[in-house]
Amino acid sequence: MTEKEPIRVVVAGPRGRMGSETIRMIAQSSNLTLVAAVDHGHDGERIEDLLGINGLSARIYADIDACFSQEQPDVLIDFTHPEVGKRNLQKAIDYGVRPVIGTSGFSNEEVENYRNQMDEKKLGGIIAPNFAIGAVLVMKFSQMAAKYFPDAEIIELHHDKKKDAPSGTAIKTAELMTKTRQSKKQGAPDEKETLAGARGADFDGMRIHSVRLPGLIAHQEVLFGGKGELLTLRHDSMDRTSFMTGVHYATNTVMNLDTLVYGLENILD
Ligand SMILES: NC(=O)C1=CN([C@@H]2O[C@H](COP(=O)(O)OP(=O)(O)OC[C@H]3O[C@@H](n4cnc5c(N)ncnc54)[C@H](O)[C@@H]3O)[C@@H](O)[C@H]2O)C=CC1
Ligand SMILES: O=C(O)C1=N[C@H](C(=O)O)C[C@H](O)C1
Repeated sequence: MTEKEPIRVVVAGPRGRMGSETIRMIAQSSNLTLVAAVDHGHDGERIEDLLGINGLSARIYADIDACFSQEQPDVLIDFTHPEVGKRNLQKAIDYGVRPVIGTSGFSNEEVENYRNQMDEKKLGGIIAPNFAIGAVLVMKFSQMAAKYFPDAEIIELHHDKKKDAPSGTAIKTAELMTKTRQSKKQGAPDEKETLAGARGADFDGMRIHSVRLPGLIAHQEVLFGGKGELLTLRHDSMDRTSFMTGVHYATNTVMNLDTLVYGLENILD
């Protein structure tokens, strides 16, 4: 029996909180091999020198075109910044590299555009607002609950280095809830904010609140209110290893896909 070749992976954003955790995960995996990383500096340096992880001789590229044409990876894993993630995803499509995108900030229209291009090439990939299994379950349970509890508010809580608000997870949760929730403007019809922003962001009449504090990692609560009852769904990522099972699973799964999937829930059994 022949051994399966390892999946050749490039990581974009290697110095970041998620990119460095992903590299540690790949270093411990038996079926993934890190062939390079893409950063906006440090061109030509070795990943082990940059991150202090022994045994990773793969190099860093500042130019993603050079990286893809020289290294010919199977998969790009991207944890960068919204605008960079979009550019990198487009490059991956152009070079036929399967994208695994964790970076937040993709609209439905953008996902559709990338999916059309990938369908033409029969290229598999995923954009997942959250790779933690528990967070995905909260999204699914919220979709179920919103049918019975149209009055809901989402509170997402993150570390104070996070650039975007609300989180990609909160937006995806709200999008899934609109599939079952009757559209409705919540709160008193004549409510007034005496301090701008007090009621949070408006998503189809439902409110999303973003908390940013040192000490937090990634957390979300979805509150559902009904007559005389309150349902609370909550997930806490206490550590960034919480995302790695999902990232590893997605990296394996995109090898057998021929389209772009939006959300980890769509590839879980
Ligand atoms: N889908 C998921 O499960 C998760 C998604 N995220 C998302 O991932 C993204 C990154 O999050 P963090 O790692 O916390 O951010 P971070 O700020 O720690 O890391 C981002 C990295 O991207 C690098 N970068 C910037 N421009 C670049 C370029 N042109 N090429 C390559 N690298 C570039 C930066 O130097 C930085 O090291 C965010 O959008 C965040 O919302 C974060 C956690 C989980
Ligand atoms: O920036 C983060 O940290 C996270 N970003 C993602 C998001 O915007 O939802 C996923 C997770 O919440 C952590």
